[in-house]
Amino acid sequence: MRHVYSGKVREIYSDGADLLLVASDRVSVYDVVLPTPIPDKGALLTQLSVWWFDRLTDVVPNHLVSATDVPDEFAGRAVRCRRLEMVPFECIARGYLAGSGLREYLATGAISGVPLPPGLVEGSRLPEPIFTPTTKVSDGGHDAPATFDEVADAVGTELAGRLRELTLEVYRRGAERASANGIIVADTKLEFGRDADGELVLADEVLTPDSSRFWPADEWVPGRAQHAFDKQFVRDWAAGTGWDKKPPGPEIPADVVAATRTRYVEAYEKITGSHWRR
Ligand SMILES: CCOC(=O)Cn1cc(-c2ncnc(N)c2C#N)cn1
Repeated sequence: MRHVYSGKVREIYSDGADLLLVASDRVSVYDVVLPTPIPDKGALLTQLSVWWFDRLTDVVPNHLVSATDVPDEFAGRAVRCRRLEMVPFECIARGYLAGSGLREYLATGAISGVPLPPGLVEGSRLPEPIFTPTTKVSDGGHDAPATFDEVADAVGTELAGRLRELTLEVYRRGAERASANGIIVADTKLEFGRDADGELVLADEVLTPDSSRFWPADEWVPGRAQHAFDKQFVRDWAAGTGWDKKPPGPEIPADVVAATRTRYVEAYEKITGSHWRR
């Protein structure tokens, strides 16, 4: 097994013909990974993603080989997946205005080249979900918006159209199931690859609070920053410490760790409808 990639809170290992996608218990706020782990976060998000993958196979095949055939040290928080030729774009669907999409809208009236009506505010629900891809920048900075035409120039119009169609369909399915259980999925980021036959395959993680914005539906108020379903306790505590939001971040107190773990358990149980096993 060989380590091949580190994300903020996840790792990729090469294991023979396959890859191992390993989720840590680390949490990142304001783009800074905090030093205190959230127990079971990696397992909860991995199992939520596996739950989504299994229910989306009628929409798109996925890269999972196994959710159990992983090294003991990673048990429950890793998946074995097949190696793909990754599409070099983050495939983002947005149903609400937030983050970089909000900033781009306020500056240009559009997001990734998709025009939006005037007068929308932070947290506004969009008239319909939109496909707003970005390119992965290598310097670890923020990804840059990509228009549909840029995607089409890179991968061909047909494949670009499929990426948009699949991204929006996965988002719709996720947003529908989540909102029926009190969670707004404001946006989500998907990654696709192509297998040896050139087929599009859904990769990475799917509809987790790390790859998406999860908001508690009963606290949604357009016109201000929304509360993050999972990370709000950490954000609020961090704001109260006077931390300058630069690395290294401060240790998270035990009560905030416990409350945050509970939020990940709640997200898992609300969406899957089943009790967390531990
Ligand atoms: C740390 C998580 O990885 C990423 O963020 C992006 N990434 C995905 C791959 C990948 N590469 C080949 N095949 C795959 N199945 C995958 C997947 N997933 C590489 N980087």
